[in-house]
Amino acid sequence: MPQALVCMSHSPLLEHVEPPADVKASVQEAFTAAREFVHDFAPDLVVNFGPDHYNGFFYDLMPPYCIGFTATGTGDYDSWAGPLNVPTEVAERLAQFVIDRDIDVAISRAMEVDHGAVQPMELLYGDLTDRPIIPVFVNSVARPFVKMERVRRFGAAVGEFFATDAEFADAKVLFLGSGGLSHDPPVPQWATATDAQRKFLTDGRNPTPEARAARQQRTIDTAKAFAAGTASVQDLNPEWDRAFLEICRTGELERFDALDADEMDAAAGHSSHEVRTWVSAYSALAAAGAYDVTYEFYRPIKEYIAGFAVTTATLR
Ligand SMILES: O=C(O)/C=C/c1cccc(O)c1O
Ligand SMILES: [Fe+2]
Repeated sequence: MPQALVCMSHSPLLEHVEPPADVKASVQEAFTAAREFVHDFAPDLVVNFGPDHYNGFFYDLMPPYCIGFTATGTGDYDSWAGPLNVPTEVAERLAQFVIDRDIDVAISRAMEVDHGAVQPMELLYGDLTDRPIIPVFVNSVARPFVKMERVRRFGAAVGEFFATDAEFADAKVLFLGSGGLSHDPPVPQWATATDAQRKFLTDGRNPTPEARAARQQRTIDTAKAFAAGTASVQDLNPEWDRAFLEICRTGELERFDALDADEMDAAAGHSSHEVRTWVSAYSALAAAGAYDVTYEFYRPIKEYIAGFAVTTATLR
């Protein structure tokens, strides 16, 4: 069993907003299940497909996907704020392999990763340096988006590298996907942004502590209002989320290709594009063979502004 997968939603609100006790307990149980899964699997390497929320990637240069050769956490929402343990030479070979498969992936020798990329690792290991990790950014908030088919092929190319590279013949690789499912948190959209927001979306690196605190408080206030039924936030869509999870379960990953960005916005919210990390991770696992989803948790949770899911999978 050389490869396995964990995909999970993230939310920066986990420590900031209190859902009802039974909801919180069920999420903690799901985290425990995922933690036990990765500790049993004991990966030698984690390939981390994560989005960004204008903390590391901005409109000054926005690639559809990017492989990090070294990386640092931005510390937003008290997330990981130090270096990651990236095996640079493996990341370099991975990027060359993907490019040789005609997928023009960007690379970064100084990637910055935010809560969306690091929260699963923090929940699973507590420490971003516990395992060697290759951070793979998948643009999930900033239009224009590449077609979902391209995301699937990108993930498959990443998976093919680990399925065929001699160095990894006996190594255990965990594909980790972070994000989704349906949700529409208050992250500005270029099309509707004010001039000040557009400046931030283009050039918002290293915010002042005051600017960062204000952004975080806005999200917390929105989550509380959403849960109380007083926020004008697009509703979660459990039906859409369950249909997405069903595709993950069946392994019929070409069905993801039908996901259209405009329809996703309308049905599942502007941050539902974070499922691109899941599409990448499931496609990476499937590149090594048929798989089984061994665990699935799902709950729409307004306090976290997320159709919240956790899944694990192993090769058959
Ligand atoms: O970046 C932010 O300010 C908010 C992000 C957010 C909020 C709710 C759910 C998520 O998945 C998020 O990333
Ligand atoms: Fe997010």
